[in-house]
This record gives sequence, structure tokens and C-alpha cells, in this order.
Amino acid sequence: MTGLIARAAGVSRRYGDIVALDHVDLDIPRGQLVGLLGPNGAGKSTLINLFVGLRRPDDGRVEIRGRNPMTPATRRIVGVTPQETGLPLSLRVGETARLVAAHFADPVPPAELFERFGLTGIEGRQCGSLSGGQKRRLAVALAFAGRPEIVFLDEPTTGLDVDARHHLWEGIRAFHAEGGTVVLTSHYLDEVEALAERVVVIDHGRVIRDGSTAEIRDVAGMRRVSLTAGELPALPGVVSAASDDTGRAHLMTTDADALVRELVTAGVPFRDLEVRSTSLEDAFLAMTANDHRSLA
Ligand SMILES: Nc1ncnc2c1ncn2[C@@H]1O[C@H](COP(=O)(O)OP(=O)(O)OP(=O)(O)O)[C@@H](O)[C@H]1O
Repeated sequence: MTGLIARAAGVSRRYGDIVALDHVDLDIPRGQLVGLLGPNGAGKSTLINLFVGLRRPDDGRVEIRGRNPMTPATRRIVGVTPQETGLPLSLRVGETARLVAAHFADPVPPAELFERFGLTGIEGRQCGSLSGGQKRRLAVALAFAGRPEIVFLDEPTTGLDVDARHHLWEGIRAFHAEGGTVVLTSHYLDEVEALAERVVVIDHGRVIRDGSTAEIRDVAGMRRVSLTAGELPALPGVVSAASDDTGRAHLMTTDADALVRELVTAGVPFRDLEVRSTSLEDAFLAMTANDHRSLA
């Protein structure tokens, strides 16, 4: 089946005076792996809560496969790991997995799920005795138990060490490779770069950018120009400038060629010039900084 699996159309959600989402439009085609990126309080979790039917929008419409996410039939095709996971602490890991599996007609056998998410060997442990990282991995694994069509993962790898993160990534990638749709939020920008094919940047309850990971980087078009020099004159096109402990200057610019030409024209004595493309994190910071500036 192709086409859209999830849609938010003109969605707003307020909590008292706080506008958590402000007229958000977002279409998610079946099979896509989408990263939602944004600073704390941007509205990412609120959007996920609407998609999984935990809350209703104040305005607009949210649909999963064209239907209300709150209906039981729709919930059965949706997997979710919320930001804060409440596992039954006195149940064993295997029992918990079987309990979750019992809600579905054709669940993934727990052993297969554990294998996929690197949890084999802890089936007999009580959930309450697991480390924070193990609890997190179990909670994420359980989102896949019912062979969902779409999975929403709110900061799936928070608090995990590098190995555990990579194990989870493999599980998520395997689901996606079989045609599953994934929407994840993350504060780890390398995670979004590593997993997602599409990045939706949310800030102040609005979608401020929507594109491929490469496009998002290009939109900001930022380059980092690093050099060792004495006092630098005012240079056009420099978005931000900083120097490190060694006195090396790092200039963020949207036009590295023009900046280098300007340095030469101005007769600035410099050495060890380096021009690098920026990480998504740098681009993201530049984007939100630009947006805030344009509002000023
Ligand atoms: N139940 C609630 N009651 C009141 N305000 C809320 C509630 N849930 C969220 N908010 C507010 O709505 C805004 C959006 O919050 P949300 O949790 O969706 O952001 P987020 O992008 O997921 O943030 P984070 O990255 O910190 O998890 C914030 O200002 C938050 O304080």
C-alpha cells in the first residue's frame, strides 16, 4: 500500500496560554523515516501525542490512514514509545513482552523482538531491576511488538550509551527496511542525520523547515571558515564568530568563497585556512537564530 499514512492539517494545540502547536501541516508518506527536530518546548511531543491519539487538537485535523487516531482500530496499527516510559516494575521482561503481545492478533514473538533490539538474556529480570538504558531499550522494542505500520518514537535513545544507541538504530532501520514508517524526535542531531531521510524542524509550535537532511544543511548553507590570524577586521557575511583556546578564529558564513576573497583583499595575514561544511546542529542553530532575528 502506498500513499499517505499520517497527516496533520492546520493543527493547533494550546495548554492554557501556551501555544504548543500553531497551524501545523505535515503529511507523512508510507514508508518514510522522518526526524522531528527542534529545541526544548518546540512542540514535538505534543505533535506525537496528537498522532498517537493521546490528545485532541484544538483546531485542525490529525489522521492516521485517513482516520481518527483515537479509534481502537487505528491504535492497533500504531506503535509508540513516549518520552517517559512506565513499565510494570514488578513484572519480568519476558512477561511484559507477552502482555503487550497479547493485545495483537499477530505479534512479533518476544524472542525475535529481543534479538532485534539486543535484549536477549534479560528476559527473566524484573523490569524494576533494569538499568535506565535497558528500560529505555525495552520500551522502544515494545513499540514494535504488534507489527505496527507506523511507529512514533519520542527521543528513543535518550540516556543510552553509544553501543546501545547503535543497537536501537539497527532495530529501527530493520523495521524501516521492511517498509515501516517511523517518526522520531531526537536531541541527538547525529541520530537524525544517521537515520532519517526527511527532517522536519519545529520551533515555537511551527514547522520552520521541511526537507532532506542534505537540504536542511543546504538551506542554512553554512560553512565554517577556520584560520589563525591576528585581529580580524569586520567581515561581511559572517553569521557568527568565535575563537578557541589556541586563538584560532572560527567564522560561520553562508558564502565561504566571498569571505576568503575579502580576507585576501583586506590584506589580513592568516595561515592554516580551513573551510568545512557544518553539522546539522550548526545549521539548525543558525536557522532558529535567523528566524528569531527576523521576528525582532
Ligand atoms: N500538559 C501540558 N500542560 C501545560 N503545558 C504543556 C503541556 N505539555 C506541553 N506543554 C507546553 O507546550 C509546549 C510544547 O511542549 P512539547 O513537550 O510538545 O515540546 P517538545 O518539543 O517535545 O520539547 P522537549 O524537546 O523538551 O521534549 C511547551 O511550552 C510545554 O511547556
